[in-house]
Amino acid sequence: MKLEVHDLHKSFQGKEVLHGISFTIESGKALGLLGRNGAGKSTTIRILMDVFKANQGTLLMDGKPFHAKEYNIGYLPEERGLYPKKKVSEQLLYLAELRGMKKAEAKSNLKKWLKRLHIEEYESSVLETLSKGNQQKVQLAQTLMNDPDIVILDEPFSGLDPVNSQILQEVVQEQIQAGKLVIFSSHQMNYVEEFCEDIVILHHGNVVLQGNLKQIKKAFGHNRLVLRPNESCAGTFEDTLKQCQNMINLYTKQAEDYIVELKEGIDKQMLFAYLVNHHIDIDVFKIYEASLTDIFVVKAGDEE
Ligand SMILES: Nc1ncnc2c1ncn2[C@@H]1O[C@H](COP(=O)(O)OP(=O)(O)OP(=O)(O)O)[C@@H](O)[C@H]1O
Repeated sequence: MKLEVHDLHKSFQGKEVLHGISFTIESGKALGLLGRNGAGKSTTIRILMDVFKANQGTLLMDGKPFHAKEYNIGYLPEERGLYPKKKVSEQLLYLAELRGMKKAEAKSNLKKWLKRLHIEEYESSVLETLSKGNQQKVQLAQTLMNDPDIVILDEPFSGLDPVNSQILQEVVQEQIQAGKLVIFSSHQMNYVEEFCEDIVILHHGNVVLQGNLKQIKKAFGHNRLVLRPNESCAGTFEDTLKQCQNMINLYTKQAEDYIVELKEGIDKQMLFAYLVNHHIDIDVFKIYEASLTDIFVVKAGDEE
């Protein structure tokens, strides 16, 4: 499946908050939808889910108009939407059947997911008596119980302790590997880096960066290199670097790695050849990859 979002515009009370959002997402991948508070992530997701109508723009699935109701979608909304006063099993079974699942299958899927998320002991508990993290896991069970083809997770890790985060990480990875189309919105960059092949960064309702995360990171660090000398050269390496200041602008040290920035017009092969000619044994010589946090701060960090 391939979902294409074209030129989405959305206004609330005459104020436009999405100014023409476009991106594409394919099944078997996770798309990280990123942006600061108020950037427009939830609004975009709600348009996908048909909670809001866009003022302009098109949604296409495999080239045909996309309507959420025609697909099996598991949506974990940012504002959690279960009934606090009802029993866990009661409401999960009700919602699964509402989404078209047969009672017997719903019952067995309920057991499977409660067990998978380590909350089977709360099957007959009233939701509001569970801790925040366990309520979050119940909501996740509800999201995945119907074996959706499209999984939309808005801040799924909020409120989870490290052990539960680990369980959820495994579950998200399984969903991606099972060929689901996964949209993942989060402020937690470590999780985005973990799961998402592609990212979209929204800023004030515009897409400011999108594409393959690995390529974006490479492009960000295109003139920066990570060098790690072999232990045998540790004593002479810094002096050798200082001698090639016609090739590099600066270097910083991170543990046993040196981050160097090549000067304009200098090819990395030239630096490599120089080091080899000066008998430096290099264990690591690679393009520096910026972290997603570095990239996010540059792209979405400015104030209005
Ligand atoms: N129902 C609404 N009525 C009016 N304005 C809204 C409504 N929903 C969202 N907005 C506005 O749209 C803009 C985008 O909000 P949105 O919730 O999509 O941002 P977000 O990126 O999901 O933020 P966060 O990370 O804080 O959840 C904000 O300025 C918000 O105030």
